[in-house]
Parts: sequence; structure tokens; C-alpha cells
Amino acid sequence: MKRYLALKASAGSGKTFALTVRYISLLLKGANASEILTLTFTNKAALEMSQRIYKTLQTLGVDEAYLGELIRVSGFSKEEILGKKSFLIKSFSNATISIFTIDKFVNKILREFCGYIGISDDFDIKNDDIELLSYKFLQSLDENSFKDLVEFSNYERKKFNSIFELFKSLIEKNEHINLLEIDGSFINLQKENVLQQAFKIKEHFLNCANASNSAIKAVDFTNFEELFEKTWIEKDSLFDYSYFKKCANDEINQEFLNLKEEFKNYYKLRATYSLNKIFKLYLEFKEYKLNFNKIKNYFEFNDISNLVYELLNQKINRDFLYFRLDSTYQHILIDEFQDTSILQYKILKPLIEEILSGDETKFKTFFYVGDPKQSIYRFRGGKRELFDYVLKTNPIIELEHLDTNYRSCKNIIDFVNSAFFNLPNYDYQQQESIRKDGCVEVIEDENLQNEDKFLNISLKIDELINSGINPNDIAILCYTNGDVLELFYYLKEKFPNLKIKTDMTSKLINQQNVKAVINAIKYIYFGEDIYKENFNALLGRKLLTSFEFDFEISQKSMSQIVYELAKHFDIIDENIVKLMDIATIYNNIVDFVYEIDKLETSIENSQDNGLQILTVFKSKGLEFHTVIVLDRIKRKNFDKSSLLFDYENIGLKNIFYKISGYENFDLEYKKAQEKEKNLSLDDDKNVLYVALTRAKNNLIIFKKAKSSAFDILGLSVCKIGHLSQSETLSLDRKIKKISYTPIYLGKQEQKIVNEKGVEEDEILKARYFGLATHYVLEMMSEFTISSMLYAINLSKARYSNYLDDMDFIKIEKVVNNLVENSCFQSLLENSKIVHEQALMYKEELKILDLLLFKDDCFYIIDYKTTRQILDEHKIQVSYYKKAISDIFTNHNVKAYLFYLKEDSLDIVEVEV
Ligand SMILES: Nc1ncnc2c1ncn2[C@@H]1O[C@H](COP(=O)(O)OP(=O)(O)OP(=O)(O)O)[C@@H](O)[C@H]1O
Repeated sequence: MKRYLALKASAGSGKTFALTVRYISLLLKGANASEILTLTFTNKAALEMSQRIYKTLQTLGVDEAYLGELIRVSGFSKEEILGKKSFLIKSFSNATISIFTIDKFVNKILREFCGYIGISDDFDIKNDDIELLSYKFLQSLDENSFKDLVEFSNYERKKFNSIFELFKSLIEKNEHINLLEIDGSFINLQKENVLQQAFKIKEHFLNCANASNSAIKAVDFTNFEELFEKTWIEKDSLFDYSYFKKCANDEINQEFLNLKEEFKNYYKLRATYSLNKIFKLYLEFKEYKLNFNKIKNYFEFNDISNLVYELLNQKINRDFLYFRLDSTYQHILIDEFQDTSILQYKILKPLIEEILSGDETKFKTFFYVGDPKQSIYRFRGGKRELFDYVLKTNPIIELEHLDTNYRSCKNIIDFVNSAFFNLPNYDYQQQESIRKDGCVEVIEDENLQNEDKFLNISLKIDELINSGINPNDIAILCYTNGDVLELFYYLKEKFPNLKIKTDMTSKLINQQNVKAVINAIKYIYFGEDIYKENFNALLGRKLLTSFEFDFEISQKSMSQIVYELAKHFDIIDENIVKLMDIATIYNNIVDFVYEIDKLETSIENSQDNGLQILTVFKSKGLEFHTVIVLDRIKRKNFDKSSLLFDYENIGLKNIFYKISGYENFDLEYKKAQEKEKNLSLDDDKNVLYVALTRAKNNLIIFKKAKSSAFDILGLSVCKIGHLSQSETLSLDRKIKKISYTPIYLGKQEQKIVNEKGVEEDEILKARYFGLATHYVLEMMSEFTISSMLYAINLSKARYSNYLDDMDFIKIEKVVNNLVENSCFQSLLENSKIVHEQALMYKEELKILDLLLFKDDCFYIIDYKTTRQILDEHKIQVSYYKKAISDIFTNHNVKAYLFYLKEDSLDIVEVEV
């Protein structure tokens, strides 16, 4: 195994695959899972990584590709690897795994050491309420600073909010700031110098007998502002300005060059003056913000990184860091390295260096993977140059490339190769494909710029579904969140029965019952009827129904108020419980009603299937059977920031204050501006590259006729290959016949029936017991004991707030009974298995716990964790049976209720 390795490779070529192989190879070579620090970019990637490692361990020996790579990387033989399989599964499931996002890892460090900088360890992570923060900051300023701010705002014609944006961009970079005080009167003096020098040129042309009228007009100025309007001052030489050619000579050209020098000095003074004003105010803002965040007890991710960086630099050393983190990381693996920011790298650097410069005899390794072509987070500090910089500054690290694409079909790969290979200034290696066929279609859609802009998209979705593509396999990639939402509402109206998933619709505050409670609380506080009517509509109550709730809310916590309301209106579900948890952060009802709409938390169990609409940014690292890429609908916002950061590798060379025309007089500024322009163009190309490399089988592009984001690639309309169908059972194809009322969002959200003689709290507990058990069963990739133990750990992570250890022991017994049941195992044998299959039938969405298919017969299995065998369970399952029988008329269908108990498993067959 190469100890220190960087893997640079294109999309779909197996970087994440290689990371998994590397991880398992380390385990094989004796590393402990807790010593392998694995850093990913998103939470989803971190979760997927641990699941992928576990699944690979479980299926070791089945998947040839993994086994082959493991043999190559680890140096062990097939027999040796398989011999260690059960040991590896066990040690991985029992270890404290160190797979985090970089943000989470940094956050973990801060929580350990926050006492050193006077921060309480229960701080929250959320974005600043910039309106409140800036308002409070303005209030805190003394008279002089406030005057400075107002003067600066007037002088630069900048609104306060854009000044605060400047502050935030400086906080994100967290670079050292040098103050250089400049007296404002120097700027006027310098203007005078410029003018005096320019008069020499004016005099020369006025005295030149050959000067044309245009030349005379060109030197018609009497003050600085008029001179500033002249275009000849931008030229490199007077000879370049056609009206001046006849009268120009070397002597006057030298005066012109001197004039340019004076202009350059003017710009420098002017920029330094403004920068200094900003920096002074920024330093005050930074200090104020830190105290504000400390008092409010929350921080943004950028603040956390800044604080940790300072901690590691000034207050704690590496050994102490490891001591407190409870583990020494002997191995570091980093995914998506191209998106790491300089600050993040600086935080990780000592840990990486320790590995690289450590004792040769100790087993320590470093591995990072990335693709600079997929670096699209520059706006958040991502620095693609870091990939090469780390290699250059650490020659001990070897570099490898991968050139085969395992994700996409051949036609897609060929299309992407031809689109990017000839792009000027783009570092692109041709990709090989191993999968045949595939479909690519580029559609120029005039509608995108007209009224009914998404009409053709909806027709295409119709066509895809009718061609046998499961809606769950379709992803639509958009440029902005605004486009995602607009398209979502459009498609929701066109296809009321189609399940559509977006990030926004999985927000907790948008869930029906949660929304109803929020409206109820707003009604209690504001007393405005609009909230009561929202509440009525959300719960399907008649308009104008009165709001009867006489619970005394004063003295009650927000969690209690949420609980009492939900209990009173009988709408407790798992999202309400999540809201109860979260409500503890609000001190009182006033905080709640004003802050709750900003809550970003997602719903419980947000992994439901459906057609997905997401931004290209969110799609990075993911793959889908069929992808529709939608052009940018609105024009791109141009960069309005007033600061230009000029980096040399990872060191900040300069911060320029942007002033129009500066580039004509200062070469450094001009170069920095061009560099920035090229980086921004690369960003655009990279976004396109990410978008076009997500599809496995079918790629469809909708481009605008004019001003298209695809113009950079010069794509022409085309259709290559044929659509490939989905492989998974496509039950949703009956979708159109039914109209869907989204009251119950699947099994996990349904109310449980009040069993006789059981108290409310017990019901809640029983409900969570049921949810946690179902979750275990859903997460088990195989019905084996090891898979069960892994899934129980996942379930613990999710439900340990509601259940105790005894409950999980009970869950283990219950699931164990199922796994060891011979009747169940014989049903599984040779069956095609689908967990949690969504099914639309008679206006309702149903989620089947387990659906098996073999020998032309479907087997429906519904798990129950309740004690009693109830008629309504039978009714429910017979309903599922009828639904499947109606959809697949040529197949047999059998349905069973499995009552999972601690001491037995009772199986009840259900007839229609
Ligand atoms: N050596 C291999 N043999 C077989 N399949 C592979 C191999 N490497 C990767 N794959 C499969 O190809 C697909 C893409 O792999 P992976 O997600 O690791 O690519 P990636 O380089 O991380 O992509 P991206 O840069 O887009 O995130 C996955 O479905 C993966 O299982």
C-alpha cells in the first residue's frame, strides 16, 4: 500500500470506491476504525461512506470489483481477506467510527476546548440573523465610529447591508489585516498632481499645428472629473490613440507614462483609504460579533473554523488536542479535497504533517482524493489549487490518476468527452467507458424564456415515465434554489399524484402537523385570524371553525406548549416530537413566533423516494439513473463584492479595493482581476461538468435558445442512443389514475391507534419502539445477525433520545426472532427484495414494509410491534394486497402480518 497518496480523477471513476477500499485495507492491516479519520464534504456523504464500508465488509467475496482492488491495495490474498471477514465486521460495528464532515470535525474540536476562549460547550450552530446583528452593532458604535461608517457609506455610495456583506467575506477568509492610515486630503493632493501632469499633455496637443479637431477635443478638460472621462488615459501609449498619432513623439509619450504613474498613485491612495476605513470598521464588527455570538450562544461554521484555527495556533498543541479528542489519528482519508478551504487546510495541516513527518517504523498513512474539475464551492472558500499545493509542498506524497468511468454509459461518456476535451484552458483527460449504450438528448427549448416555461419539462417527464423509467430514478438538476422551488410547484400542479422530493419540502417547518402547531402558536400570540384559518386548512377543518384550547400557557416551556397543542388536536407524530425537542431552544413564545420560520432542520425520516429536484451544487457526489439538466433560468448575478482577493497558491498576496478603471493603471491589479475572471469562468465550466456527469443511463439537457449557460460548451441539439428503462419494480407507474392527498406521509407518519388501557406516554413510547424496530429492519441490507447489529447501532443514533438501552435490547430480541425464523428465511430464499416500497393506491400513499418477489408471486410482509392482533391491521394489509393485485394482474399475491414479539414471531396470512 502506498502510504501517502493523492488520487486525482474525473467524475464516476471510483474515487469514493477507492476510499472505501483504502479504508478496508487499513482495517485489514490492523488499523483500528477509531484511528482512521475520514473526512467528507457533506453529512450525506459521511453517512453513505460508513454504510458503504459496512456493506462492503458484509458482502466481501461477493463483489469481484471490491475484492480485486482489496487484494491489490492491501497486498493480502483472497483467502487471507475472507478469513478476516467476520472479525472485520465485528470490530467495525463495535468501534467508535471517526467518519465526519470537516465542519463537524472542526466543531468537535471547538466543543472540547471552548472553555479556553470563554464559550459554553452547548453552543448551537446556526447562521447569523444578520439584520439583528447589524442593527445591534450600529447601536453599539461610538459617535466617531458611527460617523466613519456613515461617511464611508456616502463616499462609496454603499448601502449598510453591502458593507456588512464585506465584513462577512473578510470573516470567511480570516486573513491577517494590516491597517495603513491615510489622510483623506492626500487623495485631493494627488488629484492635483494628476491634473498638473495631464495639463502638460494638453498643452502639447494644443500647440501642435497638425492636431486634428478630434485631438483638440480629446484634451478638452479643465478639472480631474473631466479628465477622468477621457478614454485615451486608458491606453498603454499615446501612439495607440489614433487622434494623437500625428502629434505624438517619444518625449510627450514619456510625459504620458508619467501621467499614468500619477494615476496609479491616485488609485492606490484612493483604494488604501477605503480599505483602511473598511478594515477599521471590520475589526470592530468582528469583535462585536464574537461577543454577540457568545451571549446568544451560537456560531456559524465559519466562526467555528476561525476560533479553532486560533486555538490551535495560540492555545493548544497537537498532543493535547489528541489527548482530549480521545484518539490519535494514525490515518487520515479526505474525500472531495478540491472543496477544502485554506482555513480548513490550515486546521488539518498539523495533523497531516504529523503523519507525513512521523516515525517511518510506525504505521501511519495519508490519502486524499478529489477532482479539481468538480470544485464548485469557491464562493464558500473552496480552494481547488490546494490539491496540487499539498503535493508540491510534500514530495513524499505520490500521485495517481484514474481514467475509466464506471458510472455512465458509453454514449454519455463520449458526449462529455467531446464537450470538455477541446475547451480552451481546461485541464481535461479523456475518460474510458465500460458500460455500453446510454441516451443523450440536447433540447433547445424556446419555452424556457416564455410564459409557460416548464411545459416541455413536464411533457418529457410524462414520456420518461411512460417509457418505463421509475420516477424514483429521475433527478432534475437546476441552477438555483429558486428554480428548484418554482419547478416543484409547477410539477406538483401538473402531476398531483407524483411524489416529488426537494430539499425545501423536507424541512421540518413545512410538515403538515408541525405547520399546524406553528400556526396555532402564532394565533395564540398574535390573535390574527389568518393563523387560525391556516390551522383549520392544514388539519382539514372547516373554514371559520373556532379554536378551542384553554391550556394556560404562561409559565410553560415552548416544548410543553407544542406538546399540549398537538395532544389536544390529536396530531402527535414523530415530526411533532422533533419540534418539541427543538422548541427547547426558544426561551419564550416571543422568540418562538419570530424565529421559528428560520429553522432549517429536516424532517424525521426524510429519505422518502420520489422524483428529485435539486441544485447542481447539491448533486455533487451523487449519481442517478436518469438526469434532466435544466438551463439557468434567470441571469447570473454579477459579482458585486468590492474586494478582490489575490492569492498566490494558498497565501494571500493582496486585497484590492475594486475601483472601475484601476486596471488601466496598475498591472498587479489588472492581473488579479484577470485571474479572478478566469477562476470564475472555471467555476462555470465546473458546474456544467458536475451536472453532466451525474447520469448513469439517460442524460437530457434543456437549454435556452439565447443566453444559455451551455453556450460555453457550444452544445448543439442532438439525440444519441435510446432511453434505458429502470431496473427496479416500478409500482408508481399507476400514478396518474389516483389523486393524492398528502395527509399521511407514509407509514412512519401515521397516527397509531389508541390501544385500550394504555396511557398517553406509553403510547408515545410504544410508537417509538415501533419506529425504531421498523428502522432497524429497513436499514438491514441482509437478514443476518451482523446486519441486524449494525442496523441497531444506526437506530440507536436516531432514537436514543426517546428509548433507553432496555428498549434496544428488546428490539434486538424481537428482530432476532424474525431473522432466525425458518419460515421467513425460506420465503427470502431466491427472492427479489424491496424494502419500504412506496405505493399509490386509491388516493393514498402506502409504504410496504417488505415486498418479496419470486416464482411469479409477490409476498407482502407488514411488521407489527403491537401486542394485539387487530382487525384493522388485517384490513390495512388486505388493502395492500388488493392494490398489488390490481397493479400486477398477472401475478399471484400473498400478504402476511408479522407480529414481532420478544418471545415469538406470530405470522398471520391475510386474505382480501
Ligand atoms: N473499480 C470499480 N469497479 C466497478 N465499479 C466501480 C469501480 N469504481 C467505481 N465503481 C462504481 O462506479 C460508480 C462511481 O464511482 P464513485 O462514486 O466512487 O466515483 P467518484 O469518482 O467518487 O465520482 P464523483 O467524482 O462524481 O463523486 C459507483 O457506482 C461505483 O460503485
